[in-house]
Amino acid sequence: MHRIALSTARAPVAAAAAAAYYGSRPREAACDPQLVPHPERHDRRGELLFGVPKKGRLHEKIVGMLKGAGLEYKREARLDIAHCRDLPVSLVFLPAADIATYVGEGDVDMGITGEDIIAESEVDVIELMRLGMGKCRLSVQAPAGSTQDPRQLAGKRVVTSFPVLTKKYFAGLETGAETKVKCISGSVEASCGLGLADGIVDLVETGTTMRAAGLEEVSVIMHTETVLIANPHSHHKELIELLRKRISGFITASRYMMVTYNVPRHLLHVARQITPGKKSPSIQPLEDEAWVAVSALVEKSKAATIMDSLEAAGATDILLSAIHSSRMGD
Ligand SMILES: Nc1ncnc2c1ncn2[C@@H]1O[C@H](COP(=O)(O)OP(=O)(O)OP(=O)(O)O)[C@@H](O)[C@H]1O
Ligand SMILES: O=P(O)(O)OC[C@H]1O[C@H](OP(=O)(O)OP(=O)(O)O)[C@H](O)[C@@H]1O
Repeated sequence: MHRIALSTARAPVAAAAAAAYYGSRPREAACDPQLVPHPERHDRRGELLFGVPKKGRLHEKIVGMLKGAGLEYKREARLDIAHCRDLPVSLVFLPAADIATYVGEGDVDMGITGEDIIAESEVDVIELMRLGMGKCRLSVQAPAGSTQDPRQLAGKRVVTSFPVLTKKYFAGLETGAETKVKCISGSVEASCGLGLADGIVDLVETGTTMRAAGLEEVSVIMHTETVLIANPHSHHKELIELLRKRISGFITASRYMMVTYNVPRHLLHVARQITPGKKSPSIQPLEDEAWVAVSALVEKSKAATIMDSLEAAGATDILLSAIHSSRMGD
């Protein structure tokens, strides 16, 4: 567990949650002064609020992951909140860039977002787990051939969607004038070509966007990945831990597959070396005493090679199956 920066108050996400809640009730109920949404409403219902990116590159993967972790919910069209069926959890669909702020300073108990956004938002959240997706880096970029030294951009015009991190980075390089950092919301890579910037700070994964815009990487500010975060002031510590374990179980399961095969007993020592399993393989005797059945976890990325090796070692009836979830420990 890793703690990031500092925090304070609670913000009214619960109002949105409550609005959605009353939206599904008769109109009179929504107008009843006794039932006017207020920040405590959600606490009273006792539900954990879980912030999920509402669109963009992280959305589909995260929704798939939450379903794989057993969070069953139905999201009504146009509603940004969905109540889970079997757990006192509501998913709140928010812009990825705002989730860290809601978790650090609002009523949202947990969330999923990038480490870049957490750093930019300067909030106090608990990083529970890396999710192995959204891996990229935040880099200083400049028109190809113009400079290889970020100090040459200090004091000049730099455009970005990460003004806090950009200002901090260039503040450490400035010897004279302050860098003129301008914030725009997207397509930052266009800003040098359109005469707005001398350099930019933007995310790079494959480098395709950067190169297509005629830019090159000058320096890396930070590496980032998508993470599961929690509000340090949440009252739902046990539920947070339950969800963390479920998500961790799903992620581990998605990295492994189960291989089962039969092998002559006298060749078992060879097969065991090929499939040592996570702790050890499970071995069952067969009717024919000369044979045993083996099952073992294998990494998905190595499964095909392992099957080739097992066959070459004399194993037969080799089957590979997917694992949908797990509790294996971290
Ligand atoms: N090219 C990329 N490769 C990997 N991860 C990325 C990439 N671009 C962005 N991310 C991660 O996804 C997060 C959200 O990205 P971003 O704010 O660009 O949203 P988006 O998915 O493009 O949707 P939107 O349409 O709202 O801009 C980033 O903060 C970063 O952590
Ligand atoms: O190195 P690459 O693989 O090309 O990825 C990097 C691009 O991905 C992100 O943009 P996105 O596609 O989210 O669009 P945006 O510029 O509108 O945010 C990021 O802002 C870069 O522009």
